[in-house]
Formats: sequence, C-alpha cells, structure tokens
Amino acid sequence: MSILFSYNGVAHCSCSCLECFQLVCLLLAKMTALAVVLGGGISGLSSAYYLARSQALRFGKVVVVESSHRTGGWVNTTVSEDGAIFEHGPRSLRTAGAVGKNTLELVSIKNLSESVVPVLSHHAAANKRFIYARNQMHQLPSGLKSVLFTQAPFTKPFISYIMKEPFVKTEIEEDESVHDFIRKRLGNEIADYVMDPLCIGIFAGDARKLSAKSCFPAIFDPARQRGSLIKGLFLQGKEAKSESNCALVKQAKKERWPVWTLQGGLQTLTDKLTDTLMTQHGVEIIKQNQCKQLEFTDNNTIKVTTKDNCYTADHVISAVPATVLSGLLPSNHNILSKLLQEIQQVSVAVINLEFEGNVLPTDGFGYLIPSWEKSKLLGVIYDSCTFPQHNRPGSPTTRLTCMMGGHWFEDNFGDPAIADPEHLLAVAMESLKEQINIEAKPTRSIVNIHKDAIPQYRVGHFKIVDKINKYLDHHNMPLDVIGSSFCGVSVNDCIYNGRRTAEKLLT
Ligand SMILES: Cc1cc2nc3c(=O)[nH]c(=O)nc-3n(C[C@H](O)[C@H](O)[C@H](O)COP(=O)(O)OP(=O)(O)OC[C@H]3O[C@@H](n4cnc5c(N)ncnc54)[C@H](O)[C@@H]3O)c2cc1C
Ligand SMILES: C=CC1=C(C)c2cc3[nH]c(cc4nc(cc5[nH]c(cc1n2)c(C)c5CCC(=O)O)C(CCC(=O)O)=C4C)c(C)c3C=C
Repeated sequence: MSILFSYNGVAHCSCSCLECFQLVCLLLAKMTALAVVLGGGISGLSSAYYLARSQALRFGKVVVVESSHRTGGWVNTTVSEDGAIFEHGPRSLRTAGAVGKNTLELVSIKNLSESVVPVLSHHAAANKRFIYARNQMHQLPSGLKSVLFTQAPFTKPFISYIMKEPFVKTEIEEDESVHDFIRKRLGNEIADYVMDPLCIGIFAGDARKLSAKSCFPAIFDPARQRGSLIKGLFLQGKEAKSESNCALVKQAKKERWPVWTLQGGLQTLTDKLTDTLMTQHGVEIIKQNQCKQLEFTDNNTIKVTTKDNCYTADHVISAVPATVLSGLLPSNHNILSKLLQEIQQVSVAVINLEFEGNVLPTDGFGYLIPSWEKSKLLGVIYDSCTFPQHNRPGSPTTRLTCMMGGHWFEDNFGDPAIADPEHLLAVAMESLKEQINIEAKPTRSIVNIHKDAIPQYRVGHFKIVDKINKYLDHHNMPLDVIGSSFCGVSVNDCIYNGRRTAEKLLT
C-alpha cells in the first residue's frame, strides 16, 4: 500500500481502497488535532510536557496560553545580582510517595539531576521544626527520644497518644475537618499544636474548616479503611511500593532526603520545562495571552478566545484556578460554573528578608504559629539554614521568609488588592522582634502579596470535585481540569496530576 497525502485535507492512495482512505483521514485528523492548555503554571507546563513528549500522535499541536508575562505561576524565584536566591512561592519539594518520586524522575529526564540541592536527613532543617505558642518556641517531636518523653507544650509523651488511638471508638465520617478528625483520635493537644499549624504550613488555612479527606488523604483514607489512623498508617507502610529505575530517586531514598530544591531555585524547573517544550517538543507557549472565553461547538470542539487569538481546540486542559475557569464558561454551563466557584482561594503575603551575619536564635526549618495564637504572622522559614547554598557568597547572611494572611488575610490586613506592603513589612519586623528577638535592620526586603494563591479544600471538597468530573463526563465535554484547585496543592501533586491527565488523553 502506498499512501500520498497533502495538507489540504485530500488524501491520495495508490490502491484507492476505503480502508487506506480511512486510515489516512484518521492520521490527518490526529496530525492536525489541537490541544490547548490554559495556564502556564507548573500544572499547565507539566501536562503540556507529558502530552507533547508522547509518540502517540493524539495531538498534532499543543498550545499553552498564559495570561502573565512569565510562566511558572506561583513558582517564582528571584536571583539577585550578588547571587542570593529568594523564593516568593514554593521553596522545597518532598521526596516521599509516588508524587515525590515522579517529580524526581521528571528532574532527571530534564537533565537537572546535577542541580538538585537536597536537605540531608541528619540536617537541622530535617529535624527541627518549631511552633511558637504561648510566647515560647517549641520543637515538634522528631526522633525516638522526643516521642518517648514528655516535651512541652504536650502534657504527655507522644507515644501515649499513639498507643491509645487504635482503641478509640469514633464514628467513621465520609469527611470531617482536619481538627475534628485528629482531635477525636489523638486528642486536643495534637489537633491544636500539630495539625492546626500544619494546615497553615501547607494551605495557609484553618484546620477547623479544611477537609481531612482532601487535605490529608494519605492519613484519612487508610484510617477510614482500617478503622484506626495508626493501624492504617502502619499497614499502609507495609504495602508493596513500586521501585524506580531512576538513579536520582534511588539516591534520594538511600540518603533519606526529606526535601530538596534546585540550584537557582525552583523556577529552574519551570524555566527548563518552558524552554524544552518550545525548543524540543514544538509546543507553542503564548504569554500575555489571557484566556477570555470558552465556547463549546456542535462538532465537539472548544472555541478558545484569548486576548490576541482564537483557537478551535479538539481538547482543552484547564490548569487555571477553578474560579478563573468558572468565569470563562458560557451561561448554559452555569451548573459547572457554580461548582467551580465553590473552590475558593486565600491570599498570602510573602516577605523575603536578608540580614548581615547569623541572626537566627537556632538552626532548623523555621516555625509556624497556631491560629488560636491570633498572631498576624503565620510563620517564618529559615531559608539560609535550610538551603545555605542559596545564600549570597562571601560573608555570612541570614535569609528568612515571613508568611502572613492566608485564611485570615482580610481580618488582619483588609483587601489584599490594596494592602500596604510597607505595613506588612512593619508587622513582620515587629513579630520577628517579639518572637525571635531579631532587631537588626534587613539589608534586603521583598514584599509580595499573592492574591488568591492557595485553594482551600473545605469539608466536602471531594464531592465538588466528583460532581465537576461527572458533569464533564456526562456532557462529553472535551475538557479536563487540573491544577492546585482540585487534588493536591503541592508542586509534586500538580506535576503528577498533569501527567495523569495527559496520559489518560493519550490512551
Ligand atoms: C507562598 C506559597 C508557598 C508555597 N510553598 C510550597 C512548597 O514549599 N512546596 C510545594 O510543593 N508547594 C508549595 N506551594 C504550592 C504550589 O506552589 C502551588 O500549589 C502550585 O505552584 C500551583 O501550580 P498551578 O500550576 O496549579 O497553578 P498556578 O501557579 O496558579 O498557575 C496558573 C497559571 O494560570 C495563569 N492564568 C490565570 N488565569 C488565566 C487565564 N484566564 N488565561 C491564561 N492563563 C491564566 C496564571 O498566570 C498562572 O501562571 C506554595 C504556594 C504558595 C503561594
Ligand atoms: C516552618 C515554617 C513554614 C511556613 C511558615 C510555611 C508556610 C507555607 N507553606 C505553604 C505551602 C506549602 N508548604 C509545603 C511544605 C512545607 N512547608 C513547611 C514549613 C512551613 N511552611 C515544611 C517543613 C514543608 C515540608 C513538608 C515536610 O517535609 O513534611 C507544601 C508541600 C506539602 C507537600 O505535601 O508536599 C506546601 C503546598 C504555604 C501556602 C505557606 C504560607 C503560609
């Protein structure tokens, strides 16, 4: 069989049989099929990468439309002229679990293995995490000694909470707040001193509102299955885990890295993805090209209207926040719009500071402040201790990041769109003085107000996500939704979900 075809859509087959004609039509359709990815954050970039790297030829063209002048979304690093690195968004990625392994594999494929900067297991940043409560700094238990002996602010040794839990009789809810879930099983102290600050350190959110099922599926689901949190975690640990052939994954496991970053900061990853998508995979990334509207056509395509262009897409992957997608949909899909609107985000003020010399009271990852302390500061990250490789070369400096706002932004600072950076800086400096006795003037300060940065998975979030996916299926819409609004806010989750969606489309 010899087939000739031209790009005007007319196929010529020398044997002129119907089978060949159909095959050619199919090939042509695939070669011209267009996938549009909305949003060039880590979710959009990774889904575009996993779509474009495939040989499956499902799409002839992949286009990423991004509203801002840069890709990366919340992944945003400043490399100053003197070599100091400041992260305005995520700063470290965990190695644990399938999602952690997947990111290390991606880093390895992208030839970034040599750029990985790990935190080693014996390092202070791996073991010393603090909470600031009742005017004192408390180290959270880590290691056998601190589990066996009573350590303030707890009134019992950690082990006693753990031993009792399998015998606690409690209703198994389909979902409940993180605080309730832990309080019922491990008591008030663990809920108040561990889970409350943990919800701040991941979601900048309120443990009494956030969903245990959606925010911590790795503890909620096994606990529900086994009737006990401790039994669930223990038995889950015994389940077979798939091995990876990736040298970087093996090294991370062998050396027990808890978290890592990259030389040049985490934006190195999004920059590399952006670059290789365009130069090696033929993906078009169009910046400053905000998507304005989506229209669903009769022939099952989507008309994507952006600031400067209009595309007829065979498939759209939305990697913008749920609330943004909600505003792009036509009025006949207002049920879907309303569901998306329910997934709200909170705003965070991120203040990067640099001081001459070492001004930290101790080494460690940093500290979080439980919400019931009513501090205006959510917590502080000791960047120069965690990743000294990112300090300005030469004389010693301290870099730290103060985070403020989150669920409590409006209460504490008013409308994030008009909050005063000078005021935020002053509040941060005041809190640092009160909490860790830093009175020195910073040599550098960068204030960013990240509006609507972190989605809040409130109790019942899983039902909203389920309804959204069912709606898309039921209406046979050529649209997938990914990104931090849905199934995990960590960079690892975003990459993993981008991959899963791309691979689903290719099968
Ligand atoms: C302060 C902070 C600290 C964090 N720390 C960590 C951490 O240490 N570790 C970790 O794993 N995670 C961390 N996270 C979470 C993680 O960074 C984010 O959840 C993740 O980067 C979200 O990626 P995304 O691509 O889903 O969304 P986004 O980054 O929001 O990307 C969405 C993109 O869509 C674009 N866009 C929006 N509207 C439109 C439109 N209409 N048309 C076209 N484009 C549009 C945006 O400009 C953006 O580029 C942190 C987040 C914040 C804010
Ligand atoms: C110790 C101080 C910390 C502050 C302050 C903090 C603020 C903060 N963090 C996020 C979002 C995320 N952080 C994540 C990981 C993470 N955060 C801290 C500490 C602080 N965070 C640590 C020690 C870690 C590593 C987790 C670990 O090793 O166990 C993540 C990723 C979580 C994951 O599942 O991988 C996110 C997301 C925000 C929005 C924020 C602002 C207040």
